Amino acid sequence: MIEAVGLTKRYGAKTAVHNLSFQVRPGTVTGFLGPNGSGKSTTMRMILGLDNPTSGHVTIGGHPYRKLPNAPRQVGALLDAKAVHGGRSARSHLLCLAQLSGIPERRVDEVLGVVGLQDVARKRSKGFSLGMGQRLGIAAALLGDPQVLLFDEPVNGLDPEGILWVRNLMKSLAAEGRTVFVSSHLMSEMALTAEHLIVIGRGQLLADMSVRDFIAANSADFARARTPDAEQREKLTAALTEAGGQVLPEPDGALRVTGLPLPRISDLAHEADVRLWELSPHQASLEEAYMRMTQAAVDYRSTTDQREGLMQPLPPGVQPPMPVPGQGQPGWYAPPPPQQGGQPFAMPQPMPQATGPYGAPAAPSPGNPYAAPAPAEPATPAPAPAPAPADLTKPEDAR
Ligand SMILES: Nc1ncnc2c1ncn2[C@@H]1O[C@H](COP(=O)(O)OP(=O)(O)OP(=O)(O)O)[C@@H](O)[C@H]1O
Repeated sequence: MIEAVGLTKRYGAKTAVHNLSFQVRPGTVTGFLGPNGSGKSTTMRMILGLDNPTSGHVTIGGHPYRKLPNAPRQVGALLDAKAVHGGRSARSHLLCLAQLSGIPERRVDEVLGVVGLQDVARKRSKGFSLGMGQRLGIAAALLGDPQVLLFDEPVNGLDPEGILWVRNLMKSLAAEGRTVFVSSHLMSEMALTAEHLIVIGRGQLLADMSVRDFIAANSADFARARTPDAEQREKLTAALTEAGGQVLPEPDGALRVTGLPLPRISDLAHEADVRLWELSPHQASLEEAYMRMTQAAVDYRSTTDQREGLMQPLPPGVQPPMPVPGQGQPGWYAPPPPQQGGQPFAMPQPMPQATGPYGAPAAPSPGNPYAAPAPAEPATPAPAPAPAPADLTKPEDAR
């Protein structure tokens, strides 16, 4: 188990981590989430004894990392996959690490096989792609067959097959009773991999709970109800409100209902003699819940690209190049195409389900998703159709 108590790290005037206390338990994958610059890597470095806390402490199995006997056999970590001597082959890099920790040479070949690098084992790592480097970093973490594993952004640069492999690897390591602590910005991946979450923002703890509870606590699931016309919509709104539900209009004319379970909405519609054209559950995703929780703790926000001064006025009489269907304007990026044959209204997004050999869903939805009160503002408005391609032949101020 990893245990942090009052962990604080300051770099001069900058407080990277502030009074952080949490436990990472064995037997489950614990996700470590937070916006850019929130202090995840700093925390991981302190866990591994690479940085000293300004105050507080963190232990692994009751000991600070530096006091663990033969730490590399007990703790494996992927922090920075690029921290490899590029002139060395993958095999000799791992062999050096193994020799330093008294790990037998055959283990090097074992882990090279586990991460799928056996065919390039003797190639210099400086020629490795981002994904190959990640695999080498994971191999190094696995080398000592440790009980505690830390992975900072392990799927960074991996292809879909690699991402699935990492997901299954994390889950199988946890299923063997190991402590697995993994940071990622890929929420959909975290929803499939982690059971428990530690979320930080600006160096402080925002949440320490199961993925299921996190989604339930930070999002409002709702039902969408759709009637054939405005008259029936009004009747339904009145019936649902009288029964204690909260009803908000959706941009497409449907109703967003919270506070009532689906069967009750159906019964109330029936009693009010209202025909339903749609009655569907909308279950929040981990991403939605995460965005909601961390929106106040984001340091780096993008602004709209105005492209000011970049559009060259065409000489008189010159026609602009014609957009190519499906490719957008020549010489410019292609905006997403409008939805083809689109749905007249937004369909609910189901929770992602794990598939493959470890197919159990990691984050089942909460029991009664409609019992939560209506949010002051909708968590996420119903997705609008993708924008039509901008007409780049017009001057900017006409768009
Ligand atoms: N060695 C250092 N010296 C000064 N400031 C640092 C140092 N290391 C980290 N910081 C600062 O501490 C804060 C937390 O950084 P950290 O890398 O831990 O965040 P992070 O959550 O891992 O970010 P990301 O998701 O972008 O990887 C940032 O503001 C960063 O600039």
